[in-house]
Amino acid sequence: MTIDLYTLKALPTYDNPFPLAKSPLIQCLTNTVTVESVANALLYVGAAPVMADQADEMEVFFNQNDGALINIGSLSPEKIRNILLAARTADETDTPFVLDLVGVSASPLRNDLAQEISASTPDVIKGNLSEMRTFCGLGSTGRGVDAGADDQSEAALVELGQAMQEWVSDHAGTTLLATGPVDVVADASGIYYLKNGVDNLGRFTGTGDIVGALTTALLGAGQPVLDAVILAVSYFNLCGEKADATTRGLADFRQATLNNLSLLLQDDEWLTGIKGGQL
Ligand SMILES: Nc1ncnc2c1ncn2[C@@H]1O[C@H](COP(=O)(O)OP(=O)(O)O)[C@@H](O)[C@H]1O
Ligand SMILES: Cc1ncsc1CCOP(=O)(O)O
Ligand SMILES: [Mg+2]
Repeated sequence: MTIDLYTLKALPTYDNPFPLAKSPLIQCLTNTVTVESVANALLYVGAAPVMADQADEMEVFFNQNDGALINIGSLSPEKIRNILLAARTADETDTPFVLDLVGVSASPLRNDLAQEISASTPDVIKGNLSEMRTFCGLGSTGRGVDAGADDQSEAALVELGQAMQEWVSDHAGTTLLATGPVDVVADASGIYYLKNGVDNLGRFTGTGDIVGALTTALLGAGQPVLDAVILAVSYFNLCGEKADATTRGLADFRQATLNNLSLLLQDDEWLTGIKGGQL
């Protein structure tokens, strides 16, 4: 089986989700490395971030938020307790929420935590290709928070798509997203491969975290889950494609990618650039 564009069924055509139907308030329990990038990315696309992870404030923020992002990139015993409380609160209050599996390939503690959070039925669980392999019980070559090269081969992508589909068939209510040179999405309707983006998006920190944040923003604005995932990944990757064409050097590339977050959405034209399809 190959997964080139010619063997994939076309994606539906989407309406521009921007400007967001409301300015969704996104509560983030996220890592200390990319917290500022995540907050600004949300602002650039018209959402409102609030970084709030205290147990004592959980109820008050869940009474206000439109969606929650749980990113396990930096942990402490207290943070773990608060993350589990947030996941349970999201489940009990029917709040859209996204789990980002940062580092699960490197640390069994993180993988155990992710499995426990998954019992609270996140709308979306996302990670890079290696993290998603670990989460689904496949071997992985991930190192630290990065994906391994072997996990990006065509055979590995096909294997991962099947494992993700099996996982979602046992876990109604959760859609899975694995990001990388090719992104893999699985929900009850099938397996999707997305093909936008450029290599440099794997070379600055926070790109995966931003995709998690954008997905939460689109969910918070009322997009159906599968559409939110496909639109968030494709939009971010198109911002990167445009940046790559005009910059040299990773700091400039990062700046231009983030800058495009507030620019590309102004014209419906960006939707015509989405590449990918359903298997
Ligand atoms: N080599 C690549 N080619 C195209 N897009 C990429 C590439 N590497 C990463 N991306 C894109 O960058 C974003 C972050 O993905 P990834 O680097 O896998 O996440 P993480 O930062 O969590 O490791 C995703 O939207 C993904 O599609
Ligand atoms: C480097 C690092 N270490 C712990 S969290 C983090 C950021 C990970 O960001 P991303 O998953 O978007 O690469
Ligand atoms: Mg990541």
